[in-house]
Amino acid sequence: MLAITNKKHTNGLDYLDIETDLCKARIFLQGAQIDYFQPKGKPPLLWVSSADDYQPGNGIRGGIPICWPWFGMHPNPDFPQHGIARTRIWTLASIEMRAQQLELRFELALDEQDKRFWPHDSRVSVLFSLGDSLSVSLNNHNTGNRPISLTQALHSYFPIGDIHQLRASGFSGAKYIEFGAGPYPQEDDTVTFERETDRVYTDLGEVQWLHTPNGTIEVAREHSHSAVLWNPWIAKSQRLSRFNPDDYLGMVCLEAANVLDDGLTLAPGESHSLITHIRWWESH
Ligand SMILES: O=P(O)(O)OC[C@H]1O[C@@H](O)[C@H](O)[C@@H](O)[C@@H]1O
Repeated sequence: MLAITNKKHTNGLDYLDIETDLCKARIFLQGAQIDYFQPKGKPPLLWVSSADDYQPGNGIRGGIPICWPWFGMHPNPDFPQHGIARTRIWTLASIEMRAQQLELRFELALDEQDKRFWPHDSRVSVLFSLGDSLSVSLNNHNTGNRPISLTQALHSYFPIGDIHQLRASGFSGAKYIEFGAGPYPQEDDTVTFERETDRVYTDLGEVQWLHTPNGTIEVAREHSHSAVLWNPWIAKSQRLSRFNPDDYLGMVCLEAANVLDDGLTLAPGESHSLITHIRWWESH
């Protein structure tokens, strides 16, 4: 089966409700933000805060916000954190079925206002590939005649059941910066959570795993040596917008990125795709 329905949230945001033989998904045009993905017969793979009321103009607190064309704070303090893409309306450009994977491509056309933030000749698009796993590819192409530099992330929120029982693995050999300090070498392969965690990893291997009480989520990356691992813990949860004070107990963000020395510089005519693959891991 294949059903793709255009719907409007009560607060006005347009989204696509999607069902295939292999999964159910929901993608908002604002931010090209997927906030729901569930392979059939398995639990959902993305987390969203019940405090989010899906207001136009705000990124949704969950799913996969797209941070582009910068990650984190911009040197100009008047520019929004994590770039502009997550609050802009994207256009659905194509729908294709390949084998049993449904592919949906969205494009972002920047207007004159946006050019204040990003005065470059470039094209950005995102391709979702939906099957019994989820792949997201954020594609940049330099259409101008000067090099352009950017940072970006697929800011994925995962449902992890209980932060006190979560073990995140696949981190050995990397290094990280946290709260402006570091880089620290990551000696253990596994990370556990006992406090606010906000690490920007570099030199990171291609696959990490989130071992939760409900199963293991595998998060793989292509064309990326960096990722962000984030849980706001108690105090920051109380300050965060569209977030319940105890939400930190049930989520973690593991974000495929191109940041720090893994940031991009694209020569004229050059393209790049940041890709993440997300699935419930099954041992064979
Ligand atoms: O509240 P925002 O802008 O969605 O950001 C959420 C978090 O995003 C993470 O990626 C950052 O590392 C955190 O420092 C930040 O708090």
